[in-house]
Amino acid sequence: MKLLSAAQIRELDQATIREQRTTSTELMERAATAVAEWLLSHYDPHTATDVLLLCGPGNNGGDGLALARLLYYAGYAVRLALLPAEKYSDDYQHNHHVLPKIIPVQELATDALPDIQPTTLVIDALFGTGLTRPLAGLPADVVRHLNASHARVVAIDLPSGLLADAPQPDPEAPVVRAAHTVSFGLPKLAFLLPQNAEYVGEWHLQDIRLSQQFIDHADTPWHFTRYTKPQPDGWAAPHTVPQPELQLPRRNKFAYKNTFGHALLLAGSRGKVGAAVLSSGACLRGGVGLLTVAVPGCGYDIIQTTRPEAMCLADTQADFISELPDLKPYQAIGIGPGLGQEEASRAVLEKLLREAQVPLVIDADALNLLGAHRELLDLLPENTVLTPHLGEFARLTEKTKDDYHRLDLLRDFAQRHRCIVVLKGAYTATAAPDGQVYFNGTGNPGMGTGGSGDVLTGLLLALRADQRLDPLLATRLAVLAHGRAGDLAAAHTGEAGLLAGDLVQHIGPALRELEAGSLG
Ligand SMILES: NC(=O)C1=CN([C@@H]2O[C@H](COP(=O)(O)OP(=O)(O)OC[C@H]3O[C@@H](n4cnc5c(N)ncnc54)[C@H](O)[C@@H]3O)[C@@H](O)[C@H]2O)[C@@H](O)CC1
Ligand SMILES: Nc1ncnc2c1ncn2[C@@H]1O[C@H](COP(=O)(O)OP(=O)(O)O)[C@@H](O)[C@H]1O
Ligand SMILES: [K+]
Repeated sequence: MKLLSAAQIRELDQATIREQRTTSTELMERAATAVAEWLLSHYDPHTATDVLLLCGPGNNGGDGLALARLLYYAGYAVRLALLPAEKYSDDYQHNHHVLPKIIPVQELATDALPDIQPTTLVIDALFGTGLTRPLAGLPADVVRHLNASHARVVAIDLPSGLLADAPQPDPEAPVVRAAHTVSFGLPKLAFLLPQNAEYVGEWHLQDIRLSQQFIDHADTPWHFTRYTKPQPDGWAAPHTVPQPELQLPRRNKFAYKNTFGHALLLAGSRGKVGAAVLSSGACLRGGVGLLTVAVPGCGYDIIQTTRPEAMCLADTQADFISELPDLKPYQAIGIGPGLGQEEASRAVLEKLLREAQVPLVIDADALNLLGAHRELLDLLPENTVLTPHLGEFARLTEKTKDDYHRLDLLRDFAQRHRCIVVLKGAYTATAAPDGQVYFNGTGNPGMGTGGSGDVLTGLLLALRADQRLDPLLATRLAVLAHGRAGDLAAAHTGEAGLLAGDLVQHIGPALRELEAGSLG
């Protein structure tokens, strides 16, 4: 699904109103109803006995006023605190007018800030996508007062003070720290960046039937890969459950191992042969037709013992890789996990970049070697997949000012080198050579454990060897399935107990969920 800018979201609202022959007031009612439904399913009116709605002068505040009315009718004890302004939006005024008179209303002032107890449930409806400048004066005082209260905060659409699609111009200006942000239709870029996590909290999307036609035609480089578990829960009819946005084609009955390719993995050095074991396991579980693993001499027995399904080539050097095998048999080649950064291994990488005629996957120490020898970047064949984490990416580019700047560098790098860059982390961002960026939502913090990245490399290698998939689909599928394997594994081990090896065990079930027409 697409991520739109604040300006596009405003146009989307207008397009929805035109297309559905509705009114902005009706759309606001939908939005407020959607937030009320979310609140009803998360906070019981019997226990949330003090609900304070903070409202600004625009449509975000209008949402808050409409929500106050709906919550009052649903049995919540609500009170309102309103920001005074010279001008209020039309729909704000409408919802102010129809507010039940019994709801207590306070006008906010610097010397009349509302009472907020840690037990108060605060709804932040001060500002949404219409924020034009950093908070200062009274709004800033209100937000500081709120943040100091340690109350639970649910932000409508966007935590107030945060921009939907750009960094904060004034880092000193306050931003609401929400526990939850309930937004409409599409996620916002701001939700996906680590620097905003402390403000956004957990985010949730409520469908308010915004114009799909407008969304389909909107121009944006940012995308979020929606993932819906295909298996219906309970008694839901299978056809009512949406299919995943990305699908792995089913295996043809007469498919042969050539269809799924022969992959070569160059990995491991003394003390890091485990990386080769993990990566090769992931490649095998990823469905590769054949796998050959090239390791230093010290890794031969290990691979032959732990991965009997793979073939193994032992380097003449005992401790690191110094030789590039004959590349003819292979349909895809991966290099990097546990490789080390010996000069001989750098020379192997260079030779590989010069000679390879098939898809490449480059990770870990191979990325560090590219960072240390940037002239090698010019040799990257088109559609090579690079999988840096933040540290490895920093070595490939320049120091980043913030997460938005890093995204700019990411797009620029992928476009300049005509390659696919998978920037790993929570919401892994995959940049394509055309500058489009796809964020991934599967995965969990339990995956922040040694070897998780090696597993991704192996899985990616398998899907790049699969002759049925184009480079971008293979990469996005691998990232999605890797995170999904992490989620399936964590359901058994918990996040703290998750090991990279557990990811390997769950790749099969994760891929099965992604198979076209699958019900899991
Ligand atoms: N019909 C629609 O357009 C819909 C809008 N919706 C809501 O409307 C919001 C957007 O509404 P608006 O465009 O009115 O914008 P906002 O309500 O986010 O804020 C705009 C108001 O705040 C003022 N303002 C902006 N920055 C300020 C600052 N730093 N300090 C003080 N005042 C500041 C502006 O002058 C304006 O009065 C969305 O986030 C969403 O919550 C939803 O109701 C869905 C439908
Ligand atoms: N909080 C998180 N949420 C989702 N995925 C995560 C999270 N933390 C780490 N991961 C994933 O785990 C993997 C870690 O890779 P990497 O840092 O290269 O580990 P290693 O070098 O130990 O193999 C990446 O695919 C990353 O996206
Ligand atoms: K808000």
